[in-house]
Amino acid sequence: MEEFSDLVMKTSMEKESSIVVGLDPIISNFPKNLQGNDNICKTIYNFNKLVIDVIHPFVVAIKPQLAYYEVYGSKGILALEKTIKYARSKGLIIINDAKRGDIGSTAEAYSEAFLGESSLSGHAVTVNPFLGSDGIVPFLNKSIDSSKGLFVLLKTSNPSSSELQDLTLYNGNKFYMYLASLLKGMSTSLGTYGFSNLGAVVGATYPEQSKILREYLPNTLFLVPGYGEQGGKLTELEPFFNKNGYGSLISSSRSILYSYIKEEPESWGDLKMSQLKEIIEAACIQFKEDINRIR
Ligand SMILES: O=C(O)c1cc(=O)[nH]c(=O)n1[C@@H]1O[C@H](COP(=O)(O)O)[C@@H](O)[C@H]1O
Repeated sequence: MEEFSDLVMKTSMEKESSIVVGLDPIISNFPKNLQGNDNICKTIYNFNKLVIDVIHPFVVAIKPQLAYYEVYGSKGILALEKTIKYARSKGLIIINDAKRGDIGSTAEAYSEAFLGESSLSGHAVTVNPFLGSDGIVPFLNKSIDSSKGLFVLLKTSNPSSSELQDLTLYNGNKFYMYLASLLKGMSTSLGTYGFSNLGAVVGATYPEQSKILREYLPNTLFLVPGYGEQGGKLTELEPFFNKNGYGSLISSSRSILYSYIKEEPESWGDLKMSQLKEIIEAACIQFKEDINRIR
């Protein structure tokens, strides 16, 4: 089986793209005719399917955030399973944004769920490193067995990420740099394109830190959320990429999914499917082209 990092690189080169669209379904943001009735699973799946149909030629991967599905219990999970299956049929890479992390044995179960053969499993998963290597190594081992990937939260995009991640240690280093050194030590063998299957999450809202981290972790793929709605700016994304223009996947969710709300502020609730598709497609193409201009 092809290594995750190679799959990302090959897809990125073939599609001339470094973007990911997050599938974060917020039903109150759907136009009226897509809000459906009581069938939550169908409502979410139909919206995701519409989005996948228009974005799949332009994106490297989709990134469903689990909370938006878990909030509806089993119906939401079913919608996610169906979405994953459909995305696979379109040849898309799936990064499950699950942000899991627990003691070793539980982390093993999580890694099985997201990197194994389960119906929720995609090509990669996001991992919360708060429990230390006990919470990361099981994912790493599973990624070695399955050739799949993981993205460990390193410097997250949210404003309060500095509370813990920027703490200054006894030697003057920031905590996120210490975590970066742990990840560097864990990094597995590299794929054909020089990247490891062990990636990291670095927020688009922290370009200065990204510059340091990009230099320190040249073989680590960065998943970069926080562009658009959270304030990450296009002009500040250059340091996330290496000199060849690779190494980062810039991710955006709301700015693409709900682009029609900004585009048609008065009438978005009444838009037809065809209009919706046109607006989402245009937003996705613009996103891809913008990123290509700076990488
Ligand atoms: O792991 C993530 O994807 C993630 C990490 C991070 O540091 N910040 C962050 O916003 N995310 C996720 O990325 C998505 C951002 O959504 P938008 O702000 O709408 O683009 C959400 O699903 C977040 O949960």
